[in-house]
Amino acid sequence: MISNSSHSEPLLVLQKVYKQFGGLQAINNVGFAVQPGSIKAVIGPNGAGKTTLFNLIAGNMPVTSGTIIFQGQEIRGKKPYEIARMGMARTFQNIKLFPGMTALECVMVGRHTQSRAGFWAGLFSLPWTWQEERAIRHRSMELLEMLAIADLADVEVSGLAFGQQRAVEMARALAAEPSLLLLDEPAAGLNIYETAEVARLITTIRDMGITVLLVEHDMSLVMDVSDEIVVLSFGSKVAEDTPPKIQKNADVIKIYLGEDGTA
Ligand SMILES: Nc1ncnc2c1ncn2[C@@H]1O[C@H](COP(=O)(O)OP(=O)(O)OP(=O)(O)O)[C@@H](O)[C@H]1O
Repeated sequence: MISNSSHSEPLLVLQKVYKQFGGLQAINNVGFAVQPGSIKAVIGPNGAGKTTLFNLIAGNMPVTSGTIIFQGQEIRGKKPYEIARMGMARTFQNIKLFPGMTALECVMVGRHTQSRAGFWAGLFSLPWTWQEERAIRHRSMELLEMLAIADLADVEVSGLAFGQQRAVEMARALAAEPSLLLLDEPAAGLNIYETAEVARLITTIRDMGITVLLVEHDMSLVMDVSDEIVVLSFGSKVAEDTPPKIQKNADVIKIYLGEDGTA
C-alpha cells in the first residue's frame, strides 16, 4: 500500500514512550509524529536509544509505557509480522540477503511475504500460484527499475558490492508494498560514493509515495535527505526540527562536540 499524501493524519505517532532495561531508562518520554510522504531521521550519539526506538516501533520489543500509533492503530501487543502486514517494512544494519539468490529473487522473496499463496507454495511452484508468480516477478522487476538497479537483476547478491546489496535490500523491503519504510543505518560501512547513492535511493523511495524513517550516523546523508530530524541523547528527545535548524541548535551542537567534534 502506498501512503496517501493528501491524508492529513500523521502516519506514525509516538506519545510519551518509555523503555526501561532493568535500571536503565533507554527511552525516556519520547514523542514525535511522522507525516505521510516525508523523510524523518533519528540521530544521536552511540547508546542514545535509536535502535531501541526502532525495535519498539517495529514491534520487536514492547514499550514499558506510552503509545505508538501506526496508520491510526495502536500497535501495542502486535507481533512484528502483524505490524509488517499493516504496511511497515524495515531494513537492517547488517544486510540480510540470501547469499545464493540473484537480486531479483531476493526482491521476489520480499514480495512473497505479501502474496496469497506465500513463499513456500511459490518455491514448490504449485500450479495455482503460476499466475501470481508471474505478477510477483513483474512487480519485483519494476521495483529494481524504479531504483535504477535493474541491471543487477540476474546477478547473485553475494557477488555485489556492499552498496549494491543495500540497494537490493531496499528493493526487497519495498516489495512488501509498505506505507512506511524504516531504514536502520543505511549508510553504515559505505564509502562516500555509495552513501550518495543511498541518498538518491531514499529520495526516490519518498518520491514513490513511501514515508521513510531512518536511523543514521552519517550526518551528511541525514542533512541531505531529511525533512525533519529528531535528536536523541541518553534516551530523551533533545530536539526535533528541520536540518538547517538542527545544525544551528545549541543543545545538539553540544551533544556532538562532546562526542566527536562535529555537528
Ligand atoms: N536488550 C537490552 N538490554 C539491556 N540494555 C539494552 C538493551 N538494548 C539496548 N540497551 C541499552 O540501551 C541504551 C540504548 O541503546 P541503543 O542500542 O538503542 O542505542 P543506539 O542509539 O542505537 O546506539 P548505537 O548508535 O551505538 O547503535 C544503551 O545504553 C544500551 O546499552
